[in-house]
Amino acid sequence: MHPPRILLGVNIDHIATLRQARGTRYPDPVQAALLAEEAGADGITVHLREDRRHIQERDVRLLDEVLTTRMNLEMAVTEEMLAFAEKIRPAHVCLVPEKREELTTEGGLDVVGSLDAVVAACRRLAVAGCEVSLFIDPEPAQIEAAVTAGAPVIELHTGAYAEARGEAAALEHARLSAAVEMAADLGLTVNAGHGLHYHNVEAIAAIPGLHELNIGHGIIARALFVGLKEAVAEMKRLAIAGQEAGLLAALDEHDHGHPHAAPEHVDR
Ligand SMILES: CC(=O)[C@@H](O)[C@H](O)COP(=O)(O)O
Ligand SMILES: NCC(=O)COP(=O)(O)O
Repeated sequence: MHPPRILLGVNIDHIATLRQARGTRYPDPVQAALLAEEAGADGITVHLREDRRHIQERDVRLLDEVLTTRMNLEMAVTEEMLAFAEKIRPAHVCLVPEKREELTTEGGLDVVGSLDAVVAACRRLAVAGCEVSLFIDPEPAQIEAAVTAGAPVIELHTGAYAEARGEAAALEHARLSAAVEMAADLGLTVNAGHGLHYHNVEAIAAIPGLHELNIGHGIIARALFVGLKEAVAEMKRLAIAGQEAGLLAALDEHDHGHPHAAPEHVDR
């Protein structure tokens, strides 16, 4: 049986980064979200950071009114953010770690080390009707803790894979594949994202069992040259092609005991 087609969530944070750089009204992340939806995005992801460096609360409120797909609100596990999410009640909330001074999200949420706070957050968000996802590193202990916390979904942080080269990239890919398999066996829905772009996405999409990829920086960067709709459509084509190639590889391995070549990481 063919598994469901892999989904693409488009992260529009960096449209807002450009706006905030000058304090203008443009470019508008809401306009970007609507274009991304027209181009085939299956959902829109925004990260409301505590320092508000890109997405603002107003953006989240407007998106909540206009999206025809669904919003995935990324946020830290803080009282301020939980209270905000309870008001907006987005379809999905992804709990992420945050450091004020970081350039970008450096690692996954330490669910093991902050279990009580994560359990409480998952409960509050579930009562508000949000499907909760935990943004974690591909580590067995964190996956088990996500199950204990009662989160139905995890998003595996692909940043270490995206930054690795050569043998190290192959090791990170293997770590991600094992994590997807383990999490899916435990009944979790498994998403992945961070640092994915046009040259590494196929190898990740080829991992059997992935539900959705969340991609932002790479798409917005490409959009500068080809336009947002083309950038989203191209990423979606690559994700689906990667998934198809992964399925072929798995079938070959099942039928002949050796895998058909799955898409490989390309160093860039
Ligand atoms: C959690 C995550 O991976 C994304 O939301 C990412 O953090 C967005 O970009 P910035 O890290 O630049 O805010
Ligand atoms: N959760 C990952 C995400 O939303 C997008 O991350 P990136 O593609 O901007 O690195």
